[in-house]
Amino acid sequence: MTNPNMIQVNHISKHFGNHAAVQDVSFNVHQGEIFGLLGPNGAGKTTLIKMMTTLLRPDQGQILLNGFDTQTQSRLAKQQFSVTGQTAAIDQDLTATENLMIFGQLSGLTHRAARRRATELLAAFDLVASAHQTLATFSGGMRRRLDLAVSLVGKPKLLFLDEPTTGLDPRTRDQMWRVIKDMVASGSTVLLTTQYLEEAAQFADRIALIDHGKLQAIGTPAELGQRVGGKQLRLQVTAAKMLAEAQRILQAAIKQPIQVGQRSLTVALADDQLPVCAGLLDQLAAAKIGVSQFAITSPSLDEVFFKLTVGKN
Ligand SMILES: Nc1ncnc2c1ncn2[C@@H]1O[C@H](COP(=O)(O)OP(=O)(O)OP(=O)(O)O)[C@@H](O)[C@H]1O
Repeated sequence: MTNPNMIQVNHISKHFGNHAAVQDVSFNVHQGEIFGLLGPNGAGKTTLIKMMTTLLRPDQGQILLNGFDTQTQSRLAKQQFSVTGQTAAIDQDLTATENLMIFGQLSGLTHRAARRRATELLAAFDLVASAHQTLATFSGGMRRRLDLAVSLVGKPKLLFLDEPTTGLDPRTRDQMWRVIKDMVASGSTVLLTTQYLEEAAQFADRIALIDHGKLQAIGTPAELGQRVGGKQLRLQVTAAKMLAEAQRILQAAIKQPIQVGQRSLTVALADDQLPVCAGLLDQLAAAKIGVSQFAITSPSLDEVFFKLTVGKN
């Protein structure tokens, strides 16, 4: 059974004592998506993941994984996903290959298929040279790679990754992302949390911003960018005496309030005004106005994050 929504979170709430960790959160994750859950420390991301992966029971609401209810059909719901953070279940005295093979056989692969899968995963995570070392000799980054490799053994339809790249060096982060994107290309759905906003902006198809247990915003990185004001045009002239004429030309083309600096002009741009910008450069040149900067910028996800979340502290 497949479902266009791999995850359906409907009006979920969770309290710890009097503290509302998650409050009436609803969202869907579509099949084949990389979906990012973002929020400041203590926002409720881990609590949400724990409820989605059946480790915690919500006080209210319903979660469906590939159509199966995590509370009333928990056995079937559990069969739909894999989750990272199983390092505790990995045996320190066994080698990387042996660990992967055990998990492969536990997930129903034959001995031969488990060996083949272990070989594939060791190659994907650049662990071939360490394949026969015991885990006790592994560095933190190697462990994290093996942890993700273990969670991919059974080629899960749905993968939960709680901060998969935190603390990893840039090369290892790239490796992680390559494997995650390969998983998605072969049909898996990924929900992840990350502290790295630029990573979420680059890799996630959609992002949900959580703060104080509540869903603050949801959308593609570009849609979230629009929430804090959309694109801007910034124009800088080579000499301050040209500014007034440049302002007149800009104002005639774009009828929005202009922010005037010493040598710069900044104005908000609607998407349909982008073609106007090309003509503007010609008009400025015709008026012999020297331009030292002409840039169209989108708000970064950092700006979105700071604008839409207030954090705990
Ligand atoms: N078992 C628990 N008992 C009591 N309070 C808890 C428990 N687990 C989480 N909380 C509280 O619920 C809130 C949400 O915590 P959660 O771990 O889900 O946040 P998070 O967004 O994952 O944060 P971080 O980015 O720091 O990991 C926090 O205020 C936290 O202190």
